[in-house]
Amino acid sequence: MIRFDSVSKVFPGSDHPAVSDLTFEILRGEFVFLVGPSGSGKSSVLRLILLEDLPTDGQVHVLGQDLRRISSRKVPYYRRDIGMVFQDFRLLQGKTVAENVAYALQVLGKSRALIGEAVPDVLETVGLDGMGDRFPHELSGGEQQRVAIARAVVNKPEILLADEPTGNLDPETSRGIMKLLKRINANGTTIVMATHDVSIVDEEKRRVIQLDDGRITRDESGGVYRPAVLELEEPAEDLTLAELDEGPSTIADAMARRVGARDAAGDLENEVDAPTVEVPKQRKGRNK
Ligand SMILES: Nc1ncnc2c1ncn2[C@@H]1O[C@H](COP(=O)(O)OP(=O)(O)OP(=O)(O)O)[C@@H](O)[C@H]1O
Repeated sequence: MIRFDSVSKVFPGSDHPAVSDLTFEILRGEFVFLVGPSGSGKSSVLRLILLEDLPTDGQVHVLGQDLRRISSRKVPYYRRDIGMVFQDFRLLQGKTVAENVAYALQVLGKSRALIGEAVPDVLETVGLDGMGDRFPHELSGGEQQRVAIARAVVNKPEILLADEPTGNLDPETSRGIMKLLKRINANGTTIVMATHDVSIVDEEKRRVIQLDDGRITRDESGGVYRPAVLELEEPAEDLTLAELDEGPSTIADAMARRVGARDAAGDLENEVDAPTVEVPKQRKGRNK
């Protein structure tokens, strides 16, 4: 459904790639979290899928199409199958809830009759039944995000991309939005969600793709935001809190540094070959 083959993107005027050598595949119906520090490349991945940007190197295939081969005239048609929601909702402030959602269908040239049926249906789906005449400023953040989701899915897209959709919401409201996204996913829409929301990722235990400095450092099914170290040859107390607070690769590095340091001092010479730190397996070579 979505396939990246050795994809890199260097923005004009920058000497540092936003993403480097990304290879992964997302299958139809999956719900995938994209995690990683600010600037690690999550939004860039979503923009590449949405064909807002083209890669500098490598290939992106979405819905069976090589995105390099889609002419600019055909880009709007390609995007009909992809919904997008953002952290800041991006609603049209001068239009009502119903008009915001209807607008997404009007630009696609849908008939008045279809719009008249689809808009109340989707507002009911997102839990905004009877709120169609309100304006965005009369809604809470969670309600505004529901409108944005309604607008993104009213045309029943194959893929929904979400860029930190809970970033402006409190934990309880975020859970409600997550519940809605799960329902949309259960109805067959593939979802890719960039997020910093630790508790949501930890609660959901979905596939997690982690980016660090534009590279994939983890691709794990049933993952959490920051995976725990499952088994240490040395007791965990031996690591400082600062070390434990960092990710697993950093812990592995920290262990390696410590073992190396003690080897150098002669304390552990030949006793320890390598630190034994169990980290979740990366998903490689996924089949369609
Ligand atoms: N249009 C652009 N022009 C130049 N550099 C860009 C552009 N868009 C993104 N970048 C750079 O690419 C890198 C990745 O940015 P990106 O927005 O994809 O990260 P992110 O993981 O989504 O961050 P955040 O969590 O803060 O949204 C950053 O170094 C950023 O400065």
